[in-house]
Amino acid sequence: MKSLSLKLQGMSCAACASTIEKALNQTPGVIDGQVNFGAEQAQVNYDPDRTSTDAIVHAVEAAGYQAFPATSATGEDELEAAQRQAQQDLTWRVAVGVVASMLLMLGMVPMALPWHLPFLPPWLHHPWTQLILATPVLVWCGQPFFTGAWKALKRGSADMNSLIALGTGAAYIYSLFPTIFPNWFAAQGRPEVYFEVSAMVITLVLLGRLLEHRARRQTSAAIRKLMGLQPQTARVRRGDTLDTLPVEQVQLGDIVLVKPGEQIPLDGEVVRGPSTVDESMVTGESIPVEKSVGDEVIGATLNKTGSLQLRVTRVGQDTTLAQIIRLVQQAQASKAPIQKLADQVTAIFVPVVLLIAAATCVVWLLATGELSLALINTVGVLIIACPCALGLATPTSIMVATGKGADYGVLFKGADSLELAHKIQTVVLDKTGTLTAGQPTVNNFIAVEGTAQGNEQQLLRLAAALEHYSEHPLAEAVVRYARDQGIPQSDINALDVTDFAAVTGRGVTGEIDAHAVRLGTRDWLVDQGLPVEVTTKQGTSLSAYQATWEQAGQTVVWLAVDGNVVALFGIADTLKPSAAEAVDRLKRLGLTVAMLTGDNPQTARAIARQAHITDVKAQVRPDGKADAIQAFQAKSRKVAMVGDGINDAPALAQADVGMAIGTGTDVAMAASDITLMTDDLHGIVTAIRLSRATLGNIRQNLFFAFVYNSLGIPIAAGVLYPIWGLQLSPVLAGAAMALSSVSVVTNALRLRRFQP
Ligand SMILES: Nc1ncnc2c1ncn2[C@@H]1O[C@H](COP(=O)(O)OP(=O)(O)OP(=O)(O)O)[C@@H](O)[C@H]1O
Ligand SMILES: [Cu+]
Ligand SMILES: [Mg+2]
Repeated sequence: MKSLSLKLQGMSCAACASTIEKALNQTPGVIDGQVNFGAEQAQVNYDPDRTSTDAIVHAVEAAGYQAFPATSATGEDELEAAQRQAQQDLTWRVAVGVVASMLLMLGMVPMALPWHLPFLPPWLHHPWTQLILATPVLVWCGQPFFTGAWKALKRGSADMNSLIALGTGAAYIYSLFPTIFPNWFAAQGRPEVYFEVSAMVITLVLLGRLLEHRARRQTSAAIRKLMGLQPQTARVRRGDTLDTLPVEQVQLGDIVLVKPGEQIPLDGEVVRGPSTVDESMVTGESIPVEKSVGDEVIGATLNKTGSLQLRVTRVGQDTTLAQIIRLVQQAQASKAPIQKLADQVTAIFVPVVLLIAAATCVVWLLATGELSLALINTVGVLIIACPCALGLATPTSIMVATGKGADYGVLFKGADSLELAHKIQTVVLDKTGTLTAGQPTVNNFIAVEGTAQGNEQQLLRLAAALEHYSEHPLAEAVVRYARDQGIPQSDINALDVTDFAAVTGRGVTGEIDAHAVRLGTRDWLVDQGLPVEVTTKQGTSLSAYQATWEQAGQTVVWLAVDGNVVALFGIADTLKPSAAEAVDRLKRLGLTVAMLTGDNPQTARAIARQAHITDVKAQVRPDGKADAIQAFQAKSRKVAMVGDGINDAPALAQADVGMAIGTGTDVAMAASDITLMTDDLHGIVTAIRLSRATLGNIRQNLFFAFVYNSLGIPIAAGVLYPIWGLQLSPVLAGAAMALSSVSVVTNALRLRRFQP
């Protein structure tokens, strides 16, 4: 199965979205297709053996819309061109509409005003002049509405095009009669024509669409910015030659040179450095990062001070930037749960409005006996009823917010996680790698037998040889310590380890030179029946060492050889500089903060104290972390889990919102709902605050849209007429509807001012 994102062009309302959805799902080979009206995107899963991108694009075109593959650069260009063209076309229609409508209005002025205006020729008011002015507006400017309505009718449905076509068409056709048979209508006492109504409504609605179009293009500015970050060329060294190649031709393992001030073309590992790199465009972190040999660098970031050589580790669709773009696009195209309500309302809206319109017509006709009055109110209802603002309310805010998140290095996987994050009450943080830097170092080492006869060296050699096989951060610390104590790496490698076993959350064992070596927690050794009440040659018990070190926030690892405890390691990991401040900020947002760790309670509490956390769950096995999250949820709290992504995966999945912190690796992105691109814990605060701001924004939008429709329809239907004689002219209805969409989009764009 492959998935495909399509950019769509030509949709005018939510009904168009369902038409495209249907067309996609009827295409052979398409497994499922989802269309998001607000984001103007489709997300398609398909079987590459049975269909192709071309065939899918074709299916959308056959349904009467345009589609462009979202990830390809050419697709982006074509989309740009199509959007520009659509906008130009719209501008022309609006221009013609405005001129004609102005003239029509001028013709109406003498009717509305009591005095005589000599500069207005009386023929401007003549029905035939009005007919001649209104016809091009209706036929040409209004053509998109009429074709749209016709398409809907052929499907046996109705959409906002139908409402506008019906409204303006009815006013126009009705007006034809007094124009052609003036005498008969004059005898009835109502010779008025309403050509200006249909022309102005069409012009206003088109104007609204034009403004909305322009505003909506700004909502995808973030994606365009990300795409623009992609460097075009790379300086590649192959053999002795140095070539400047387009990035598409660079292969995995190529050596790339980057001069100071240049953009790093692709993800890679530094093979010659050092330098500092500005990663703010990807991580949102503005302080440049030191990079030396062995460090990973991200494509599209900026090399600052030194010359770098790197070995390319990811190309094409696998690069961090490509993944970010894909993630943001998918998030923008996904539907937020809150949108379902709006969708449901929109779905039943048009039929309901048609019924209300019919009722309005009948009631007015019966009550007043005047066809023209009944007609004008009905037209008003049809025009004001358009639910287009409702359809835009949620997706535009989501678009802007996900883009904004990417700006600050916070990647939301979907609109649902963006929505959920505002409900979070408890934030659970993993210790190692999340609160701490994840680079533990051995601060203390004590051997029971002391340093006699190189005993210490021998023990370190055994410990390092065993830990060499473990990928645990503590293991790396032990190996590094042994090397720092003068044990060459070759010595460590030379030792043969058999029967190696790593027990998660406890430690490691193995056979070295016929010695059974074991490294891990005290409890584990106790469980294995090893005596742990051991005293050093100086006469201090190991337990005393353990207690002191743990008080200082160190993790104590016990070393046993052939069933005897022989040494202790005290391993410290430093708290991230941002930890305590970020925790304080979370608390100020009204959240409770807890820590979850596999480490022992004393060490955990010492670290937690530094980070201003009081709620600590320690000695939790990796498989128990998900249960711990469930325990929080059982207290009916919405829980966010923040972890470094790989061993915390079950807990991240169990939490209502899982946040992976640190790098943008595939695994981390897959397991979490939100990926924080920096190590910095402030990203958690940004994510939650952005979610709250977005939800607030969506609620405002929905309120605008609902209020506008639910107040507008009864007023247009004339319920206020018997009371205050108040009536909503269809022209005002058209203006109001244009304004409502524009105000919703403008309000959504306010989110661009969000600051973390
Ligand atoms: N390879 C190892 N070498 C030595 N000790 C180990 C090893 N693996 C696990 N341990 C012991 O088991 C304990 C729990 O390990 P675990 O990986 O579950 O949590 P952690 O990394 O300490 O903390 P966190 O849960 O915050 O990431 C460690 O604190 C350590 O004492
Ligand atoms: Cu509308
Ligand atoms: Mg861990």
